[in-house]
Amino acid sequence: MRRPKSRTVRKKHKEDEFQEIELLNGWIESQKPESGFNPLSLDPLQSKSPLGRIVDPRSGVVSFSRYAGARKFYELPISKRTKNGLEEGGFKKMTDIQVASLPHALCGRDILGAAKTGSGKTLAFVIPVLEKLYRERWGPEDGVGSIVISPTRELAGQLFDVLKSVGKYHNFSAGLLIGGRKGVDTEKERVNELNILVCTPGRLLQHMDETPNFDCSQLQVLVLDEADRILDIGFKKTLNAIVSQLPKCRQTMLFSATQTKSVQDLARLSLKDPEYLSVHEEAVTATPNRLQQTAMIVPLDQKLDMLWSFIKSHLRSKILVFLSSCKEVKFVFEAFKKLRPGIPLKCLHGRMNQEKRMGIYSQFCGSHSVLFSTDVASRGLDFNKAVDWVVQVDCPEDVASYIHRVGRTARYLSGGRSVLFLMPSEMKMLEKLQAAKIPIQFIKANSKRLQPVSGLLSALLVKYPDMQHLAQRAFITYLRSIHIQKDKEVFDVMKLPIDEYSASLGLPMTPKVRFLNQKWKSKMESEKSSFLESEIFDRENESVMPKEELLVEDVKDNKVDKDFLLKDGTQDVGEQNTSEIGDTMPATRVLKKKKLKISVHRPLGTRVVFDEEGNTQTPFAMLGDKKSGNVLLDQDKKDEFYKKMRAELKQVDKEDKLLERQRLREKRLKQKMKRKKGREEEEDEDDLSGSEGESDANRKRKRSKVYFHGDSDDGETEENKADAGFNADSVSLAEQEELALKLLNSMQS
Ligand SMILES: Nc1ncnc2c1ncn2[C@@H]1O[C@H](COP(=O)(O)OP(=O)(O)OP(=O)(O)O)[C@@H](O)[C@H]1O
Repeated sequence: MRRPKSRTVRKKHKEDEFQEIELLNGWIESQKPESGFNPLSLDPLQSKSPLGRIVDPRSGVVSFSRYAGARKFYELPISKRTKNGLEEGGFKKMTDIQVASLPHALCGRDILGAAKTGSGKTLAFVIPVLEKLYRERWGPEDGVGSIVISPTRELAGQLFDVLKSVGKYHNFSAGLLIGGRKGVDTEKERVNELNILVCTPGRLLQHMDETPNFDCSQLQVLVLDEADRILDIGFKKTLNAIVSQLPKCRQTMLFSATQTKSVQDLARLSLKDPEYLSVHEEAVTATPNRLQQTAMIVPLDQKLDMLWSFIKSHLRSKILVFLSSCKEVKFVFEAFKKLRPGIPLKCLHGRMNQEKRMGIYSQFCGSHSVLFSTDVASRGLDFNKAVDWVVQVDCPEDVASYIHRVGRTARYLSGGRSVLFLMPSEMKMLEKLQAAKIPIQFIKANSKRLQPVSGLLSALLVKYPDMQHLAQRAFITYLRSIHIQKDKEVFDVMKLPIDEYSASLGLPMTPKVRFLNQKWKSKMESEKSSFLESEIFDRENESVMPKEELLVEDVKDNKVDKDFLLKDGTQDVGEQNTSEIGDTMPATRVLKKKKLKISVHRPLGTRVVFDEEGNTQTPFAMLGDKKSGNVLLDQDKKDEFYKKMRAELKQVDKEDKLLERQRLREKRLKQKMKRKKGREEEEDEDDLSGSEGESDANRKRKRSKVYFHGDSDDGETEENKADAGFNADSVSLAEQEELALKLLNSMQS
């Protein structure tokens, strides 16, 4: 047991601390680098030159050593405590971003730091955070002095570990505030005593809103790691609310491998003349030099075959696989696990509970295995033992996202490899990556080594009915993820061979995709609107375009895609794919009958009759004796006429009622679907974002119902039943009339 320090020892420590702080302040102030200057351009210090405070023995003049341009941590004006923490962590030489940014950050300037992935940005802000509070003699009674915000919980956890390790000789209290953990009430009790908060935006705002007396008014330093992500639209409201509660007078540091320069973003954070330090801006490549990057064409329906083959041939590697949605991750993980590839499999996505997420993250840090993940693992994570391969099965949404994903390998001094699967319709992405200084090599997939897995998946889906549901959800969320992508040059859901894709997941039937249906319909309508409007809605006119012709027309439209693909130089795989596109007119898109619209303003119960000269006559005039000019009516004819009219009126009346019922039902259904669509979109958006915060709230929300047409009972929901009703109701008018007539006849007989 350590003996309590005596009062004198404590006093001595305090005095030493005070002197050190004085020295550090003097050193920092006197040797401040000029604003706008990049310390990397300075020569390193001579190894034997004196450091810190230098007193000229003859004149007694006090000066300080230069710290801008320092290449080693001990040459910096930082406390002994931090130096000890760094040394124990094995950190001696600084990386480029640390050399460039630390001198500016230590003198309290706002920083915009950009450097390649894995280049050591974390220490570039952790050190100034510790040093600022140390020099301010921050204590427990001073409350929150620094806040570090990260977009994901895993990254926040990792930053917290670095802070704990480098700051282990300091006396600050630090807390990790991330969503999804049960202990929010315990956090609330302690959060006011913490000096440094490492948090995700959602949880920080939760404390700002809910924790009594939570006070950040004394905040000294705010850090946004992966700043561009935190500043983007997904976190906009949360971040604005957080910043509105922080004092304006503070130091703010933003770091990312893909930094924002948007004046608007910077204004939102009230940065004061920030130092923009982009150490790799002049570099030939935007990604780490030791990273070997490849891309290959893989048609959508062969992605799983390719992934399976890849895993089977890399059983001794550590592989990180990116897919676009939680549902896809779940399905591929569960399915491949059942097929036992011979390497441990793991999965990580935003809808898992927090303990499990953290557990998976640390397990993957340790061993060789395959981790299927959404973009929740794409930023910042530094898996201890190097990742050998990053496999992007689904195309990243943009260049920045690609850079962050591949950045999970080849970190610091280690090497790594990555492969990107691109569909023929996504080839534009390759151009974009190459234009952004990413040295990506285009290779041809070796189809001979492809091990098809779709057959095995079909068998799995039969054996495990739950899997069918997962496959259906994966199918729909993937299509939705493509549908909602902003970059329409790369992502076009209408070009996807959806039937083949569905079959490749082992599904016996293509699930019904409502949003695709609507998109397809609106495409058809816009292209043929004038024709359709005059023809298809004209009930009286029998020359309505037959459905088959519509189908042929649409297939012809897809021929445009085919030409486009061939022009793009993707002949070998493209050819195969174009035929797929042509053939893949999803049943759900075309076979749905076009409802016939009937003008409700059509005059009912009145009939205008024309004579041979084209003059109008009253209906009864027909019954008159035209030859004699006598308009007296024949009684039999009159009776016959009335009978006929009664029948006609009844029929029309019946028809009206049917139409009215149908209209009301459609109206109700539309409202219901609108509500459901809202709920499902929320769920799927969360599903795709994979970021923290939202997932927690979403778990509380009701799971939205599914809309599939599968032959499994599992997929059959209320909505399906409503759908079935809807389809039954949308029988053609001719059928309705027939029905009405039958009813009428039965009434009369
Ligand atoms: N000066 C250093 N000396 C030795 N290792 C370092 C140094 N700085 C950082 N590292 C190591 O380099 C790795 C990457 O660092 P870090 O996670 O900070 O990179 P990053 O630039 O933040 O990456 P990303 O952009 O992906 O978030 C870590 O394992 C870290 O321990």
